[in-house]
Amino acid sequence: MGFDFKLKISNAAQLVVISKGKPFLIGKEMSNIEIIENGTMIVDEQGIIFDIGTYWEMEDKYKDKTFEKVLDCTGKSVLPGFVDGHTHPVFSGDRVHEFAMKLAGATYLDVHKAGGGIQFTISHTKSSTEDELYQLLIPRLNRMLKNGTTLIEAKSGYGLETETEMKMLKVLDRASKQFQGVEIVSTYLGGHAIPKGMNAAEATDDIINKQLPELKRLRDAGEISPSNIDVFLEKGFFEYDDTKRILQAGKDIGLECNFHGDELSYMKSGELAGELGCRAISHLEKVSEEGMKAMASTPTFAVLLPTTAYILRLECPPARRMIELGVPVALGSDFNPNAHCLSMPFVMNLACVLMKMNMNESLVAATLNAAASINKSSTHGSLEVGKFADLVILSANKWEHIIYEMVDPPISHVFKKGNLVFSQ
Ligand SMILES: N=CN[C@@H](CCC(=O)O)C(=O)O
Ligand SMILES: [Zn+2]
Repeated sequence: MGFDFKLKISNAAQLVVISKGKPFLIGKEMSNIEIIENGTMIVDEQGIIFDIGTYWEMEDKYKDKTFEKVLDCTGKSVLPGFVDGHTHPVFSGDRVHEFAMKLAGATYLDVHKAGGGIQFTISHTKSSTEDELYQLLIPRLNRMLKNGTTLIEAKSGYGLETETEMKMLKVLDRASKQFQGVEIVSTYLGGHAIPKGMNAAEATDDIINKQLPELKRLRDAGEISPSNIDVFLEKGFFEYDDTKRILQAGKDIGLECNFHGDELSYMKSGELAGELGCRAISHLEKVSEEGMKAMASTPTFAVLLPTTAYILRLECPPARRMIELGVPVALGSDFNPNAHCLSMPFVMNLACVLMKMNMNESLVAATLNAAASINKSSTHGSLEVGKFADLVILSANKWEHIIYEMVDPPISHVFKKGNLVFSQ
């Protein structure tokens, strides 16, 4: 027998809409999220939110309708699935030994100069097959899902040459097609570091003349589906002019610019983003006032990664000043072998405690704004009619418990496009 609707989420103590009709929020708007008390949501067969309102309104309006599944959410809170704006989830080999080195006082650059860090992960990732990398990726996605993440930005970047970079993008494409719970927007990061035996100019030429043409060929053949191009703009990695050339070449083939900048040194990232019209910059621990102003006017999203500052004991990016200036702020876990974090609730907690964001701002940054940072906020990031029913159900009558109970918040269910993908 057919049903009228796929799902009814019934009588949630708090149904956290975030905001209605806005692609992202800036400034004081980030502190004003919309919540429906005793809320009910109706989801259609395609997994799209069909209607949303108070329990009483919905009971009356849909009294004659049938639902494939009804979930009584009395005493619970319902939030949009979290969007992780920055991850490096495809790699093999861990770097737990480097964690010990860093605890003993080594900096990120010390480890990198000693041939560890990104180079260590590259050597392991190069020698793994596509299938091995896929088998490593799936449990990571499942761990993200248990923590409420339903959409991620995911980068290549542990190859630095055509074959391995494309292998990583193929792994992401396969996961996009075969793994149901976490949707993936992929990013090409051939400019993550300078490969051994090359200088920055040679590496830049290799990206522009070899890697990007192959990326385009595979994308046109439907074998990979990158949306963004990324570069690590940093001293000793790619500097301003090379970064600009790479980003421009990516833009020329239809990729959006979403890059790492101003992490360890001030590199004029915000200024570059303004010049090129970039969608997002991640990190920004060392951003300048001019850079932030340029980002506010483009606008360019600031994807802030509190796990990096925490793990490397860096100064945090100036989140408060960004919000004050109207820069759209998003959050990411930065999941990678340096910052091994798969939990957006923990990221939101760090954003509050270390970067002085309030809980509403952190939630907006981890949902609607993170979705907008990867051009997905017309379909993801808030609980609005017409968007996908990507939902986190929390066994608490106030949504803030997702941040307050940082390491193990009481997530009871996660839905992706109206399908139950996790429960406990
Ligand atoms: N900073 C550059 N890239 C990553 C770290 C990658 C790695 O250390 O493997 C980041 O975003 O933190
Ligand atoms: Zn990164």
